[in-house]
Amino acid sequence: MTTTVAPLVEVTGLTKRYGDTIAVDGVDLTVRPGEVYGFLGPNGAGKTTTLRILTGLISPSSGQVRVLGGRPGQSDVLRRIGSLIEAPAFYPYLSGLDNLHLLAEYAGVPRRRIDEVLELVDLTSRARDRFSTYSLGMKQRLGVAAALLKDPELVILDEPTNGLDPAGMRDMRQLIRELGTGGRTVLLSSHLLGEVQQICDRVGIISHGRMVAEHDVRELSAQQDLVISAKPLDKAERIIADLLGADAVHAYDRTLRVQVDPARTAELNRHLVEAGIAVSELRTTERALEDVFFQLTQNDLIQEEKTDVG
Ligand SMILES: Nc1ncnc2c1ncn2[C@@H]1O[C@H](COP(=O)(O)OP(=O)(O)OP(=O)(O)O)[C@@H](O)[C@H]1O
Repeated sequence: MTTTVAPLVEVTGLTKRYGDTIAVDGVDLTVRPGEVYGFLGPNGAGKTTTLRILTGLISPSSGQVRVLGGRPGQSDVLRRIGSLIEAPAFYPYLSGLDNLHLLAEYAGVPRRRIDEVLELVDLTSRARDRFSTYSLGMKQRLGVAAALLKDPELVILDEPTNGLDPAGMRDMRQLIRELGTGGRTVLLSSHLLGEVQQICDRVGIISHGRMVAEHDVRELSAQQDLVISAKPLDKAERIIADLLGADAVHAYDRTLRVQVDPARTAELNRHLVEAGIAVSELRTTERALEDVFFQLTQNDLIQEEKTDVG
């Protein structure tokens, strides 16, 4: 059965300018119900700005934005969103529990929901301790608990693992995965490729304010690249580019990554050897998001430099 379900977030041509700085430059973004969507990009790429627009904290310079079928910042939309953008503000001398009580009262959320969210973020045993005694990971988890109080349909988390130690990161990732399994939709930003690959269903890659790719993470992992170590590498790259097209090959970490049907591996090898290239390694590898990311963002940089010169 095919059902068409309206996206929870629909962004088209979103642009945000700060004076001469273009923080977000024509971004298109679609988040579907029930998915964990990773908004991936290096620092300064425009992730926080986009998420702030989605939650109505700032307004866009131009573009169309629909969140949960309405405008960002609209009160009935806000009621259905839980977000953690920038460090959560809690009273340091109050316990985690009392901090949540205050927020719950303010939002008109029943008290029993507090126990549920504390359980969800695994803070029940420390709930009565002062917030100031919490580790960074616990503070961040309390932030997620606060975001979940209203039992939101859409959870928006800006760099939720930022600054956490490895154990804190692991706990947070597990928590996000759990959130994503219950039919809830999660939109998170991250600059960590592996993280997004581990916990997200789909990923949008942003660089210099522009969306450079959107991928289904599982499909991406199913693709394979051929990794070739050869000398001289630049000559090998030219030969492969002549054979398969320039887009099919790129140099990465002193190897060549080639997008080719694995059935053509032997043929490729023969071409290289006949051209006097010493091939020391030829293997297939899962096409890591990392390769795609670097390829795309590097191309983006190169294109920008060219534009600047022109
Ligand atoms: N209020 C502001 N005034 C001026 N420039 C801003 C403002 N907010 C963001 N910017 C600029 O917009 C660009 C994108 O910033 P943004 O914070 O959205 O990126 P990011 O991808 O979230 O990166 P980070 O993870 O480092 O926050 C940056 O060049 C930033 O300096």
